[in-house]
Amino acid sequence: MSLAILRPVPVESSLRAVNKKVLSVVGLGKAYNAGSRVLDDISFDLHAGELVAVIGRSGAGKSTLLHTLNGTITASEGQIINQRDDGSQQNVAALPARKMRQWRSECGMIFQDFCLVPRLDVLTNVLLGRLSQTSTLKSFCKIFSDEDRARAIGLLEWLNMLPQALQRAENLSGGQMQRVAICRALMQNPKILLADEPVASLDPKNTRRIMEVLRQISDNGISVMVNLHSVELVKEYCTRVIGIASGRIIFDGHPAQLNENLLHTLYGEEITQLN
Ligand SMILES: Nc1ncnc2c1ncn2[C@@H]1O[C@H](COP(=O)(O)OP(=O)(O)OP(=O)(O)O)[C@@H](O)[C@H]1O
Repeated sequence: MSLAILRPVPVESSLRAVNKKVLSVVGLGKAYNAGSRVLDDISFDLHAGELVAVIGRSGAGKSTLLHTLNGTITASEGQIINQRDDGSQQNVAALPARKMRQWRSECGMIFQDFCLVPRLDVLTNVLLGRLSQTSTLKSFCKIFSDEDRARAIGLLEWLNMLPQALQRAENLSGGQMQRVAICRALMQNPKILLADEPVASLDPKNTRRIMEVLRQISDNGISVMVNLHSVELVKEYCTRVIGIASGRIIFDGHPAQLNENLLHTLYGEEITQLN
């Protein structure tokens, strides 16, 4: 099946070969309270089509990192450089609130608790992904273009959710909600997709289904960053892994390079709880 629905202008897979940089994170830091640093001097580049796992023990700073990249949490220091298609650069860590909306459409996020509107139907929930590009009044009145509706239906069909299109979101299973959340994020035409523990509450079958979907999304040139707790999934699906301990990157490389020593440094005694 053609996945051109993921981005109206599909990114050629050759982009992967040229390793096109889409984001540069430089010296990123976050302190919620004075004196306690949750992120400390985080620097890395993100490239088109990568599927990057972020791993580390509970409280390491993984969610804070993704939320800071997306702008839902404000960075305390450092830069998040958006490498735009026209060659220009933009530091999204210093964007005024009114411009943040545009960035969030380029950098979609799937939240741990899905963040669907329970009483709205599935199709409308997906269409709400267009919020950043549609006037507030139009989206409030649920006025979306035929093109948007066709795209939302295409995405739901791709994720086998079309039969539930008119059901209320509150009546879906966890795996179904996650697929709707993915469709909604893709409605924004993001070039980056951030997923905060997208498989945390799913059974093994749905876990694999979601990981396959994330792989297909990255295969289409969208950069995916995903917080995961399963090293097994990281090794099976991801092209790169960033390991965080106490808010600092202590590993950035290929999943095959994850060895016992590294995992012990990352997880300490929690290592026994990994699968
Ligand atoms: N809003 C907040 N105010 C103050 N401290 C916070 C806030 N959010 C997170 N923290 C703290 O920041 C640290 C990192 O939290 P974060 O949620 O980013 O970790 P995580 O690696 O995603 O953990 P988990 O795997 O358990 O989700 C933790 O010590 C947490 O208590």
